[in-house]
Amino acid sequence: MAKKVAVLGAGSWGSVLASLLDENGSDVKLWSYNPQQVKELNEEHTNTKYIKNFTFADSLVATNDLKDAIDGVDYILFVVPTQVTRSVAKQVAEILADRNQKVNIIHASKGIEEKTYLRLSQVLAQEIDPQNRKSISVLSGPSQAEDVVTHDITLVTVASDNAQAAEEIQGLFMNNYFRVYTSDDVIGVEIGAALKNIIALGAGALYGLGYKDNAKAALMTRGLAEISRLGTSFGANPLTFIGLSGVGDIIVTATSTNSRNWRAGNELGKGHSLDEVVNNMGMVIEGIATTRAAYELSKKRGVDMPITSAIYHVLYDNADIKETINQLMTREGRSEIE
Ligand SMILES: NC(=O)C1=CN([C@@H]2O[C@H](COP(=O)(O)OP(=O)(O)OC[C@H]3O[C@@H](n4cnc5c(N)ncnc54)[C@H](OP(=O)(O)O)[C@@H]3O)[C@@H](O)[C@H]2O)C=CC1
Ligand SMILES: O=C(CO)COP(=O)(O)O
Repeated sequence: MAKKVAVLGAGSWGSVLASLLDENGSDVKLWSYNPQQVKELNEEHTNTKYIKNFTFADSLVATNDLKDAIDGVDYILFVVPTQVTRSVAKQVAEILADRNQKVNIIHASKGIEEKTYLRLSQVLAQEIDPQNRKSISVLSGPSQAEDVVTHDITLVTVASDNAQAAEEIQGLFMNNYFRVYTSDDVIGVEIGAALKNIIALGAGALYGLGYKDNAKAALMTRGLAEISRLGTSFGANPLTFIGLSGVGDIIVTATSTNSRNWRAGNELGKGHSLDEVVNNMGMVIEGIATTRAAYELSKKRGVDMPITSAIYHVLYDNADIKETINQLMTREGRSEIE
């Protein structure tokens, strides 16, 4: 029997994942808090603000009603921006508790919550009562929505606290263009996914400033080194960072001109202000909030993260980008592997 899935968040990624699940034969409801967007999805079968030049199948149903969206579902997939995940989870938790409903929770968002410094599986675990959830999993990897919707070959990972749930979710999403691996390293997958956006901002900025391929490779490699330093300090498996949600996602996000984070960095590199960049994007740029969360976290935990720190000062202290790059380049020499 078809599995029932609620996809919460009808932006670029939520609508494309809902479309993929619908295509795979699941019974999908796509929830958006925006009634206009629900109307467009149900009547025109488009989502023009987020996914250009694409018509969704008639079978994909959108709803504005969260109670309706999660009624009787096997899975709830959260794909709203990181910083609003807790508020959506609170609403979901209340409905599930009232109905005594128990579901599998998945999220596909990439970020660290500001102020609490929590990963999203931790946020979801705090908000949704264990009596109402069977498992919490994260789906992540190099997967630009714009490429998935055109069926580009895409490989991702599902990491879970529950091996059986991970395998079920793998089966739910897999098809001939979307291949899913399982993992038990929730910490590593979530940290890799969240922090690669910081490196994508930096890569965009370097490009905007006119730096070339050597600079990009340097940033991506040393960026990954500091991400894995922070991740392993929390107990992540170091091998996760050379996998899809580590190096894989850095490659796509720090090189794709579709990436919102790369594009934001590029605009900053060209001299636009952060306010201008955010206002013009109209979609979430996760790396901005996550840079602050990761910077503060690195200070708290005593983990050396020079690139994150440099990008933090550019974003939040108005530091000059060229001068910041100069400071990074003239740091005392050190051994590559420490
Ligand atoms: N886009 C991609 O290719 C990929 C994105 N991701 C991750 O998925 C997550 C979502 O990204 P993406 O889809 O790109 O983001 P978008 O900006 O495209 O969409 C976000 C959606 O969330 C909605 N939203 C905003 N605030 C709230 C709220 N308080 N309650 C409910 N809904 C809200 C937005 O509505 P509105 O705009 O109307 O306010 C919009 O529909 C991010 O964490 C991102 O890193 C992961 C892999 C690929
Ligand atoms: O995470 C992504 C691809 O894996 C999407 O990144 P952006 O949000 O920068 O577009």
